[in-house]
Amino acid sequence: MMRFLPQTNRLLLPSTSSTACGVNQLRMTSGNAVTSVSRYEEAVRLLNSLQSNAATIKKLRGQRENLQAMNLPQCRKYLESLKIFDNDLNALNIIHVSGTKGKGSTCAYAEAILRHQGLKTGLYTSPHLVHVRERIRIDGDPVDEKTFAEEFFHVYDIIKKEHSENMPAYFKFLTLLAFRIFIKMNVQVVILEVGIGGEYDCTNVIEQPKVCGVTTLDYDHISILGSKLSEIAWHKAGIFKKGVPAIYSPTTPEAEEVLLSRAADKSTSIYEAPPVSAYHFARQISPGISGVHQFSNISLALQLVRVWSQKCEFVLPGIENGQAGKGFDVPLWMCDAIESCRWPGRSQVVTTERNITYLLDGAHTPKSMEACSEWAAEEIAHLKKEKVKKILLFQCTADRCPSTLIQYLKPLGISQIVSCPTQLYSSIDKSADSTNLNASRDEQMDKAQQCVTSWKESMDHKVSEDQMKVFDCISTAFEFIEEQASSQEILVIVTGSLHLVGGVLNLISNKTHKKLV
Ligand SMILES: Nc1ncnc2c1ncn2[C@@H]1O[C@H](COP(=O)(O)OP(=O)(O)OP(=O)(O)O)[C@@H](O)[C@H]1O
Ligand SMILES: [Mg+2]
Ligand SMILES: [Mg+2]
Repeated sequence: MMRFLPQTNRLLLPSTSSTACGVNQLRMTSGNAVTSVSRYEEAVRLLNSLQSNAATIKKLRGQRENLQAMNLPQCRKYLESLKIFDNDLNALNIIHVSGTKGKGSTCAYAEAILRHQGLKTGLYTSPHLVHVRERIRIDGDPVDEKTFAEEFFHVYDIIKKEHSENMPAYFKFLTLLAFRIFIKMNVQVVILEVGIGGEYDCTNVIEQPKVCGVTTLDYDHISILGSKLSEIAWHKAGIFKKGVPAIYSPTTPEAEEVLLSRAADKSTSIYEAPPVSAYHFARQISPGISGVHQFSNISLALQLVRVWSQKCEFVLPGIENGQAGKGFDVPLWMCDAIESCRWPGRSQVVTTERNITYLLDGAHTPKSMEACSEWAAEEIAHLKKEKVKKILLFQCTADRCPSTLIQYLKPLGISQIVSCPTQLYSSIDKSADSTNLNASRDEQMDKAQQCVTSWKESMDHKVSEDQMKVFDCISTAFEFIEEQASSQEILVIVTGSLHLVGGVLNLISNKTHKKLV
């Protein structure tokens, strides 16, 4: 059968040469030698300077609605300055994914499947675990430092020149940078994860994606999106576009009603993703991201790639055209792709030495914490670690409530809880990829204290002080935990925050020299 590649478009703008703004001078070292590494570090430092710190976030809280509504008009202005036009974005053949839980996993599955067919893919996700470059992937790999730095300065210099009084914040900047890199790299498909919500999210600046997906809905970012699932659904459905099909993972009747009515308002045809049992897999598979909850992400990803292939007239071998929302035969190559998918920090098991096993999962909402607990229980049984000492390294950030989340972990037989701010080291390095200025240290120390207290309160038996430990950063907590393995075998469950999981993966990688992310 004939195969058409989706149009791969566009006039590419050459990278601008350095402009006269001060930033470039900073980058010069003596003798004009500018190494790509130092440029990269400088890029990350400047990028971090766009983060709002805790105090600013507090100050702006009252104006949140105004600011939200300004997001997209601002993005359009920046894109104009960058000479990125609607046509350029439309030609990226975008799969746009919103939802509360499973966005990243769903995107990772869709990307793995399409890459398996030789397509050049772009993947934009958030947050990152160790390196900010993880958020912008080309053919499944984080964009390299050299390209990141080059394109960063292209975007930064133009925006600084034209909008110095009104610089985009961190996520907005990264979204612009991702578009620039995807266009420059001539990718054939982009899988685009929404940051927060959908309606006002900067990724929603795109006008014509090929297909939209909404993953599992749950309670998160409630101070921004609302505290009812129907309100949350309203924001998520904000990515629907006229004439662009949308698929959603099963949800509650109230939330579904909102999704359907917003779809009708926008003339979007909408379908519910079927249960995974509706598909016929060519062989038994062991999906690349474990946990039963991943099946709904797999089903959504399968639906998204099929609709995408039909809209782009790109033939996926062995896949019959058919109605969206229905199961289908999944050929061998697609089973391979689902198995090959890697998405670190989600249901990940790492053994650093004989005596230590880490179970890491970035759950941070009620539903995902429940899913994490089920997965961890299964894994403990599978690894025969029921009798091993279990330590929980836990922190929850922003407006999330420790006592709501921690109760799901009760069945795991944890005998010690450790908490800390999600900062890697106690001193802040502003050029580090892991720097997060959004929450103040004091707030995070308070949260850590709340976490251990909530755990104590959730226990039916007495808990002693040495079973509850708070440290000032991830590395000291990590050292404390690892030391215990000198006298006994331990199993460490790390969850509550992807930043925490990322920090621990970073430390384990340094210790073992293994590439984990
Ligand atoms: N369908 C699902 N149902 C419940 N929990 C899920 C589901 N998919 C993923 N999770 C949980 O959510 C966590 C984050 O997964 P993933 O990165 O895929 O989601 P996300 O929507 O991108 O999250 P984030 O809000 O961090 O961007 C995982 O560690 C896992 O615990
Ligand atoms: Mg989220
Ligand atoms: Mg994500």
